[in-house]
Amino acid sequence: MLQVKDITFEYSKQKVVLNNFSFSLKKGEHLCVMGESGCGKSTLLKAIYGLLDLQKGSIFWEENQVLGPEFNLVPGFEKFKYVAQDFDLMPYISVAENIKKFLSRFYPEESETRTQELLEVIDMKAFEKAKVKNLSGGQKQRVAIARALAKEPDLLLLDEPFSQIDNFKKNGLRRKLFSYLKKKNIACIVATHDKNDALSFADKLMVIKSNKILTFDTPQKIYNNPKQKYIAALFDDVNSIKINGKSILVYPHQIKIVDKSTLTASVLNCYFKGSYWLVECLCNEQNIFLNHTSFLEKEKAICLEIKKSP
Ligand SMILES: Nc1ncnc2c1ncn2[C@@H]1O[C@H](COP(=O)(O)OP(=O)(O)OP(=O)(O)O)[C@@H](O)[C@H]1O
Repeated sequence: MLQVKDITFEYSKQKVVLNNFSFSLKKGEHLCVMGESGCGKSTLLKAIYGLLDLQKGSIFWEENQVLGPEFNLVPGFEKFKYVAQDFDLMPYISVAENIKKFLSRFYPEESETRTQELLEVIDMKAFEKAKVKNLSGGQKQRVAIARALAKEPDLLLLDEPFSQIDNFKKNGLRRKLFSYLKKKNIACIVATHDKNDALSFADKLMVIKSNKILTFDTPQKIYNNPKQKYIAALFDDVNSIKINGKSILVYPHQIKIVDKSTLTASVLNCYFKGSYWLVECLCNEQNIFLNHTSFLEKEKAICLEIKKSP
């Protein structure tokens, strides 16, 4: 189990980046960390990996304490692997050799089998002999993940792991990677801006705001009962609608167009989203977003109904 106990970290005296963070994560559990740019996601990952000297608090994996560079010649906790945003690969050797670098030279057969298994997970078999310098950003990102997995860490820390990978590849890769981690019982912490990483694959979700943990729970609970617009906005174009003097948070799919209601609106814009249209309308002097099955002309008068159940 990972135990982060009351940690505080600041890069300089004026600026606390992590303010009293405490949480735990079980072996094999998958945590997503979300929050606005600059809120401290990467810093949290670096602190957990042991790349930073904390001002306060402690981090433990089982009974072993993770210590920062002040205490370690080679920073980085040995049972963890961290894939940073700049992959740190060796450009002049092949994809397979990059992965093998982290495996034992004394067991060439096992090393080859493991490399093939990991090439399969990241869907890069066809590029096994290609030099890393000739790969695209997204391909390098996948090799970096495979390399981090080579020695089966207890905890994998991924910083924006699919940021350079196209949507087509991303979904398949996510499914393969996260089911592989579950099968091997490898815990994982992913810093991400992508709601799909959190909603479909995480056991727990942490949202950071203003250098503090705003919420830590299952993605379902956080999505269904967002405490603040800041949280709901991580998932969708959320509306904060005033009804009877009270503001409620409503996702676009929770608003329906009906034949008659007391809530009337006028269409401002309609955006094609593939399987539905996102309609922006003006309702009681507020801009509201809702999902609809067909295109609506600008200025069309509509009646709305809010269905708050998820
Ligand atoms: N090496 C550093 N020295 C000083 N300040 C830093 C350093 N690295 C990050 N920061 C600052 O710490 C804060 C948190 O940065 P961090 O990279 O952890 O944010 P983030 O949530 O990962 O952002 P993003 O989503 O944009 O990647 C930011 O204000 C950033 O400017």
